[in-house]
Amino acid sequence: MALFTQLKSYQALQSHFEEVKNEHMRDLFAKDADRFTKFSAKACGIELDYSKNRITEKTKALLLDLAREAKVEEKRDGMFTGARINTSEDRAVLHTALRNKSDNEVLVDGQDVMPEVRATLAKMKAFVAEVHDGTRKGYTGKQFTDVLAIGIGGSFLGPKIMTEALKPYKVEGLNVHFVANVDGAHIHDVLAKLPVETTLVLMSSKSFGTQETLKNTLTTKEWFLNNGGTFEDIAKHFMCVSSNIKAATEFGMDEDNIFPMWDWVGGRYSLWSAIGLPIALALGFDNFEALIDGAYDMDQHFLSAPLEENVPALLGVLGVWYINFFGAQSHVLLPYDHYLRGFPAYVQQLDMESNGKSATPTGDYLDYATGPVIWGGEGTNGQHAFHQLIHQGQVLIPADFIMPIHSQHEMSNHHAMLASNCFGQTQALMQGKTVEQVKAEFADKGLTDAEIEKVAPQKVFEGNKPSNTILMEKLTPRALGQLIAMYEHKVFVQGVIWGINSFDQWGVELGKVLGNDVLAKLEDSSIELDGDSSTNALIERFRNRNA
Ligand SMILES: O=P(O)(O)OC[C@H]1O[C@H](O)[C@H](O)[C@@H](O)[C@@H]1O
Repeated sequence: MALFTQLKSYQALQSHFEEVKNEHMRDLFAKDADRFTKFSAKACGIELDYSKNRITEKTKALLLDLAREAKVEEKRDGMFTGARINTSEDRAVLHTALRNKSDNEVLVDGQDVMPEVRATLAKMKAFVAEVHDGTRKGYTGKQFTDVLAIGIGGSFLGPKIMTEALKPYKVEGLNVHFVANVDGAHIHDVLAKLPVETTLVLMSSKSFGTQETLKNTLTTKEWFLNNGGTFEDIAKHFMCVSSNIKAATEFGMDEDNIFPMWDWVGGRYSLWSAIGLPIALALGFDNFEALIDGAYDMDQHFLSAPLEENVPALLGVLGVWYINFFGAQSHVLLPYDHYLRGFPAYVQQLDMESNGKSATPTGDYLDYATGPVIWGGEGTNGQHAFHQLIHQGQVLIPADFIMPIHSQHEMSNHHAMLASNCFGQTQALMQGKTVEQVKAEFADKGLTDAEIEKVAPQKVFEGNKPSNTILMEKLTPRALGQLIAMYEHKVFVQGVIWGINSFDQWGVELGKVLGNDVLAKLEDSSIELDGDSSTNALIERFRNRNA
């Protein structure tokens, strides 16, 4: 497979870029009253306005040629049908099977995975009902009031952020708490407020080998045993989700209390599996199912919409346009919704762990950029902080504005004010403010020419800053499912274009190995410090912390 930069459509885009790179969106809008209609699309409940991008119709056509030449459609179909596209781990990539609502089978090595998926969902449903109605009780016979969900990375961010995003749908009487970091401060603070008798502990680890999760679970087990629980009671309080059943049972998990997952689900794509149990416990199984239904809606759109109207594909190629032609190194997510304030961190893992790669599966090093830095925060807060750099800084930062049309709580005109800020920001980024406009304003105020010359450049907004506006009717579980799957598929499209494997994460391994080596040295002063002088000195400093 040719590298992305060797594709014919890449060359065509490069010459086109030279032609259009200085076009200002202000002029593109002035020239074409239909620009919004031409550059907007709908995917199930999601509406995308991508007219405030530095593109013409020709740009769009060339970008989609690129997607076609990179075989986005064929590879998409391969992913949905169980092809082993995670080649470095020799695995299929089937998070889409977890939300398959059709009767179609999904085969991995000739075996239909759907019966297992459905059986696990049924087990989850029954479990959630038993916790909610009090059939399942703690060791003293009391109904559970709290769930402690322990996990990290993909076994944490999805459940935590989606539970937070759907707070208005929370069931009464059961509080779900999350702990990820191995920093004892977190587990300390959370355990301090939990009642032992009525706390259910749900440990989530696909590998059942993650240091932080194992340590936090062991600490919780000690807390349980030191505060009234006995070994016999553990089975009533400790559950886990893992694809490593052997390690889970060896650890002491009761086999009935293990919810399975599979090697064909990547951690950052796993919230649709039993990893999503904390969501189902917090919001009720129906709402968890609605989240899955939303993802299925987006899967169907991604599978069937022509690329010209295919929202994840459009978002994917637009990202490539800025990263590989304009040299953008980051992409900002700006949810204008308080409940979605954690969403940028979710997409951060999804995108950066998937596409932060520098070689192809066939062993070629890349000579072009891949995944950008994903960051962001809730609007309007960011407007009073980091938006300054997006408006007037020296780097190009494409933005996604995400905005539900209806609020969860209609309170006077709060929502109109929120929306006005969201739409106003996209407008300001696009049109900017010219030096002539600035000078005219100052002249009206009676400033001298010399004063104006000095101040004007500081007040100029170059504009021409790209943004997508992503709307939904309301932030329901179903709409959230659509939104998440939209980003999953965007990341997929980009990974295919760049010719990388978006489904492994070897880049996290080296730090883990060295971290274990350092831990041994921190805990045993007799081990010789054989590393670099900086790491040796840091270890020495820690070893002597009580001296
Ligand atoms: O679910 P686990 O096996 O405990 O893994 C938790 C996380 O840790 C790893 O280091 C990966 O970077 C993540 O992709 C993964 O989700």
